[in-house]
Amino acid sequence: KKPKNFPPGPPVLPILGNILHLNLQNPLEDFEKLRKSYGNVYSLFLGPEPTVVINGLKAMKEAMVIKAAEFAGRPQDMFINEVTQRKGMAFADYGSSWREHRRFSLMTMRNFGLGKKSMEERIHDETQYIIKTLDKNIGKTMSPQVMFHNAASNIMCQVLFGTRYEYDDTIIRTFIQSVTEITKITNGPWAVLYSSFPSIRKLPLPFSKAFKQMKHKKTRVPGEPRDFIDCYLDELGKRPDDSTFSEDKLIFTAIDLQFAGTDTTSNTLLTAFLYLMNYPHIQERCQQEIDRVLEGKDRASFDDRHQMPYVQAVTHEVQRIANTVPLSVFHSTTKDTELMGYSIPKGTMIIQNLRSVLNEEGQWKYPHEFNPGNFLNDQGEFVKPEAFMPFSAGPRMCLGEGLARMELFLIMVTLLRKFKFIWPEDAGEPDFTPIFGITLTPRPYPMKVQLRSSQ
Ligand code: HEM
Repeated sequence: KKPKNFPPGPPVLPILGNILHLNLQNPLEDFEKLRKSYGNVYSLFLGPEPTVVINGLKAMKEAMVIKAAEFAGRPQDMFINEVTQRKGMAFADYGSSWREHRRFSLMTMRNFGLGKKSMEERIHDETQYIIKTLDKNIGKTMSPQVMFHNAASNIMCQVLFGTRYEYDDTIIRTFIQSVTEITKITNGPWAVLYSSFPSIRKLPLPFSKAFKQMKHKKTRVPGEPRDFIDCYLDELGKRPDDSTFSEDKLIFTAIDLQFAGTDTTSNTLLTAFLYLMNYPHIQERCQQEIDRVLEGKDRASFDDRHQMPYVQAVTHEVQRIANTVPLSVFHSTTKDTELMGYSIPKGTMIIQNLRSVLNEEGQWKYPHEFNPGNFLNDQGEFVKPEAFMPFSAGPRMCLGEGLARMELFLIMVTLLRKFKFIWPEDAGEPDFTPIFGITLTPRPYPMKVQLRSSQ
């Protein structure tokens, strides 16, 4: 039954709710149609579960930023909660365990160089392996998918465990296959809840190896942490027995971070190169700016972005168009609340349609085309519109934003400086429509690599 003054929505069928209103393969177009019929805040029943879908900057801000805590819960009756035994962070409800783990993770990653030089070094080190792979493929056509997944995964492994894996390592290959599989079978909000996650159980995650190596943690020197795991173990030692910290929570928090940080970053990189190959004038303009700013320098630093308004505009435009986490991670209300005049009871599932903000008419100069002009003013300076929300907003906002932005900038700049990326003549028309899942994945595509003649 619809609660009183609940947001409007399509007629609800018994048991099925509104499932038939949504295309199981990809509900994003249906979400858009429903927005046109019912407005920026509408309701849906995913089976018996009352759900509110939030669209557009105004409603999104009211919920996530102004009401913040009231919309910062996570549904707790999903399959994922069983799988993570309610011990992780990303799916934990709004409360002390989530808050303390989030704060700790942010602080640790920052001290570890998230946003600082040492993190840059880790990204540069991993980029050298990408370069090695590309060097082997000069003049050839290759598929960049596994390479970018590996790189993103390794950067997270470095932060968490102080380890990386060779690109042909069987463990990392199986991990990447599983992540890709999950993205493929995670086809709709209900599948997010049920069908996809059993496969998580059988994942031979890099952690299984890393945790076996936790014996390597016997080599740790308390107070001299080498990575996230060491930091957590140090912290665990300091906290009282009844604290929210435990070894189990460490494992699930690490899994959350590894998952959240791999597919997101690699799919964004894949989107970047898909577009850069098909908009060669944009690629060239980036290269001109990079050559100019980095002249005489060995390599780029994250600070160089301030001298590269065009490249900044391109990296942001890539994120806008990639719309990598289109429905964010589902939220739930933590108390009875209101949004845009409607009443929403405590415990209602909330879906943020981030795409509706990232391509909202009235917020962007070119909402429906790939155009770095969306982030440039008349003087050619970089500007970031408020509707740039690929990381969501409010207390649950992506905690890897700093790391992700640094990765995208440094990897793109370093590769564009050295290589030219070409859409192969025999590749036909590019298909820009991504595969739907928790993250949007570009369809596999070929890439031709050349060394830049000017280098
Ligand atoms: C381009 C890359 C990325 C994008 C687009 C992205 C996007 C998002 C989005 C939309 C959310 C949901 C926020 C919400 O519920 O309101 C999220 C959550 C999260 N992200 Fe990211 N993310 C990226 C990279 C990363 C990286 C590199 C890490 C790891 C360091 C990470 C860690 C997390 C975590 C732990 C959460 C859950 C936060 C919480 O529940 O409090 N993400 N991300």
